[in-house]
Amino acid sequence: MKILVLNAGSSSVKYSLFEMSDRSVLIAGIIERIGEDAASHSYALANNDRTRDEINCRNHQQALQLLFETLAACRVLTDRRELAGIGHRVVHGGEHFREPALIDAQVMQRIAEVIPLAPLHNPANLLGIEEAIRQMGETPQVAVFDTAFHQTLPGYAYRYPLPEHLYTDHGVRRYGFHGTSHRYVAEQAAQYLSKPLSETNLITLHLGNGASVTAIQNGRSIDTSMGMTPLEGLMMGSRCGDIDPAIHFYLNRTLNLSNEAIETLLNKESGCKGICGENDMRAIHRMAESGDEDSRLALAMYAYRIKKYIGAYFAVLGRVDALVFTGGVGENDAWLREQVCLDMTLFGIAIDQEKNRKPVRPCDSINPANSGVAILVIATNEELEIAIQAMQCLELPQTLN
Ligand SMILES: Nc1ncnc2c1ncn2[C@@H]1O[C@H](COP(=O)(O)OP(=O)(O)O)[C@@H](O)[C@H]1O
Ligand SMILES: CC(=O)OP(=O)(O)O
Ligand SMILES: [Mg+2]
Repeated sequence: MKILVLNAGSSSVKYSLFEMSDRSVLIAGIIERIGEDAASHSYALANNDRTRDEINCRNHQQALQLLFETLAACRVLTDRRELAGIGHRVVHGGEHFREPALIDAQVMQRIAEVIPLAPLHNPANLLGIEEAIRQMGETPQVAVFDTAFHQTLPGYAYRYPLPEHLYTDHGVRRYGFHGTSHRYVAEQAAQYLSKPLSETNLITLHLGNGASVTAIQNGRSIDTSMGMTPLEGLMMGSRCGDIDPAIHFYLNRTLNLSNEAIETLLNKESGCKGICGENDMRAIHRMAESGDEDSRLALAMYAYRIKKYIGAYFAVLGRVDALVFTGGVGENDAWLREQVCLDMTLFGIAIDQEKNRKPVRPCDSINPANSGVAILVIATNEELEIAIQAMQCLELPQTLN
């Protein structure tokens, strides 16, 4: 049984086709820079054959056409009827969606309604859905929301100290994101620890281009660092994370920046990029090693801000079974993991340098045997989690071979 997973961004479409009987990836690819001159399509098949093509791709319609042509040409989907469903990543589900939803006109309407809460993400997700329906209307489609896992936050964690009507009339509250990833690594961590997820307390750190931390109590998200939008919380590649909201007025009044200019500045020109001109963590390390002081400052700030959240979430949870690192940075950056865990013996956190240098994929512990809190490095797999949730939503049997 095959499930296709789509993650449509404003200028890219990422996709993975799974054979769900053994959860293997038949093909995974990305079509990038849609609508620009130098669009590209790169994909890898199960045998690891990689292809990268420069392409002409004006819009999402052409991108999805190319995607289905590629599935047929690579013989991973010769008959479209083999496809049991399509799972879509949708970033914002507002308060309405606590679970994945079978897509129909009403679900699409609800995704559209929360566009004001996620103007940078939801319009692109919706475009992907609309196009997939146009091309594959006969295949059931499921929306899996980044926000859903965090719908268990208590009111005192999700409300902002703002006038009540902003919440009741306009939905201004904290929602949290990366829920699919936090949920997936929480399940993997509980399995690794041989504990039921419903009795497991975790702090999960998703550190990719976007980054967020979640406090998980008995398997449920009870607080998370991203807020109404994915801009709040940790310092990220190009997003500022937590800052004094009065900076916004200052930028407007003193520098005469428009709302749009400030939105771009805080989302695309801040974070690591704002501090040292670079948002890719590997490049930042290279610059720091060659003596660039701004890069060193960016790394120090990035680690420091993670550490502060870990302290806060220890206080919130009381007991923590494991600290989990995931995402491109969390999974690969041994230096960062070490910095974050430095001088935290008070919390029972200690790192085994040797294990930290090369954790075994997809899940490994990097703490010494005697430490109080497990420290785990877990490869996230948002696409697989979306495929599994799509299967559940479609009530398809989840039997593994
Ligand atoms: N070996 C590595 N060491 C440090 N950072 C890495 C390494 N490999 C990837 N990264 C970083 O991971 C980040 C991308 O994370 P990823 O989870 O792939 O992003 P996305 O949020 O787009 O899914 C980039 O900053 C990249 O530099
Ligand atoms: C919600 C979010 O921040 O997503 P990403 O990390 O993919 O940008
Ligand atoms: Mg990712």
